Amino acid sequence: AEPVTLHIGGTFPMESGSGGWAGGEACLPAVQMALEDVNNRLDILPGYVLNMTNHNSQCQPGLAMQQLYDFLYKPPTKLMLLTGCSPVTTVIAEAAPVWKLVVLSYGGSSPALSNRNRFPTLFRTHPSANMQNPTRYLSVRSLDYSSNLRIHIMEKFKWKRFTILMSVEEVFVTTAKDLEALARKKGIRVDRQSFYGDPTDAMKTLQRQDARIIVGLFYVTEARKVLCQAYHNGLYGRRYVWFFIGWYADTWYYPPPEEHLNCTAEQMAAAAEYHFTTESVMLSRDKVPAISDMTGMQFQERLTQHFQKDTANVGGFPEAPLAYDAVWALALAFNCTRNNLPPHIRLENFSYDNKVIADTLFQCVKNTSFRGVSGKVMFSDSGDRIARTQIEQMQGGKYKIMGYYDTTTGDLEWYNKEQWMNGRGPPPDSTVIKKH
Ligand SMILES: CC1(C)CO[C@@H](CC(=O)O)CN1
Repeated sequence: AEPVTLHIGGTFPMESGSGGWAGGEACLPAVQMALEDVNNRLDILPGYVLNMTNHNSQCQPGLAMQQLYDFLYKPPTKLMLLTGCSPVTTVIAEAAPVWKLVVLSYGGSSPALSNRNRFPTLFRTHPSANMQNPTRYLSVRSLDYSSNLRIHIMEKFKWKRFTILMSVEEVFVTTAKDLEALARKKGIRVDRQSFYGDPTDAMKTLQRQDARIIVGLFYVTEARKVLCQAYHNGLYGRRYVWFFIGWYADTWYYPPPEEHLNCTAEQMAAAAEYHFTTESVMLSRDKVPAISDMTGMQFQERLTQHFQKDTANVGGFPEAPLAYDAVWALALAFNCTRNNLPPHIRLENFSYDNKVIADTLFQCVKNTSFRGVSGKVMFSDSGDRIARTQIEQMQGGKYKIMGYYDTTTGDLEWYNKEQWMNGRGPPPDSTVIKKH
C-alpha cells in the first residue's frame, strides 16, 4: 500500500533582514537531510512518510505570522511546526496551542522562551542562552547550567570565595542570583559588583576587596573594557582567575580600533591568558554513533558537502546539528504517538482540535530521550534542551577544552589540562580577607 504522508511546517531565517540570525542557510539543508534519513528508515514510522512545507521567515515575526496562517489554513493539516530564531519562535509558539500544535525550535536561544505559561507546547533542541533567565516558575533545578558548572570548578580548586562582576542587564541579574544561591548552598562566599556601561568604579572596588576569583557576566563590548582595565590595574596573572561567558568569538579580546580601548592587542592577550569560559555544547564529539548511525563529526562532514564556500561563512552551521536532531525528535515522537493511540484513532486523523492525539503527542515529545548528533536529546519541564556545558581555558591565545559538565548527572569530566601563570597549582585560596 502507498505510505501515508504526515505533514509538518517549518520556518527558516534564510537571511537576517533586520540583524537577526540567518541560520536557515545551514539549518534548512540539515532538516531536509534528516527528513530523508528518517523516511529511509524502515524501523521508524513504517507505512508513513514525512513531508515538510517550509517558508523563509527572514527572522521577522510579522512575516512568520503570515506564514503560520498559511500553514494552518492551506491544506494539508500540519502535525507539528519547526521554528528557527527567537522572535519567530516567540510568536508561533504563543499561538500554536490554539491549534493544539507542538512547536520544536532548533534556533530559539532566548531565555524568555522557558516560560511554560506563555509557550505551553514549545520544546527546543537549541540550549537556552548561557544566562538562563528563570521565569517566575523557576524549576527546582538551577536553570543556569553554567552556574552549576562554575560552582563545581570552585569546589574542585577549593576556592571558598569569588566575586561576580556584572553588567546590570536583566538577564545577568537573574543569572547572578542563581549563581549566588548555588554558592550559598555550598558554603562559598560571593561578593557582587555591578556596573552599567563603564566598569571603572566596580574594578576599583574589586581591587580594594582583594577579589581573586572573578566571574564576569556581561556582553563582549563590556568584556573588552573590563579586560583592559584588569590589565592596567594588575588584576590578572598569578593570583587571579577570570571566568567569562563562552559566547564570545575566539578572538573577542582583540581591541577593535573604534572602541578606543587604551590597550594594545598584546596587553589584552596578556590579561586574557588562562581565563576560563563555559558554554553549551551543540555538536557531539562522541565516538559512539547517534541514532542516525552517524557521529556528530560524520554529520558535520556530510553537511559540509552541501556547501561550496567555507562553512565558517555559512549561517547557522554551528546550530545545524540542533536542526537535524529536531527532526529526529519529531519523528520519534510521531512513532511513539502511533504506538500509544487508542485503536480507533490513527496519526493521520490529527486535526487542530483533536485533543487525544495532541495530548499523546505532547507526552511523547516531553519524554524524548535519544542520542543525537548534537549530543543526548532531552527536554526539561519547561521544554528547554538539557545540554552539556563545555569548559575551555585560554592557553597561548587559543581556547583549549578543559572538560564537559553534564547537568542531569552533575558529572564533571575533567581532562586535567588546565594551566596556571606560576606553572604550578591554582592561585591561593582568597578566603583570608586582609584587614584594610
Ligand atoms: C548561539 C546563537 C547564535 C544564539 O542565537 C540563536 C538565534 C536566536 O535565538 O534567535 C542561534 N544561536
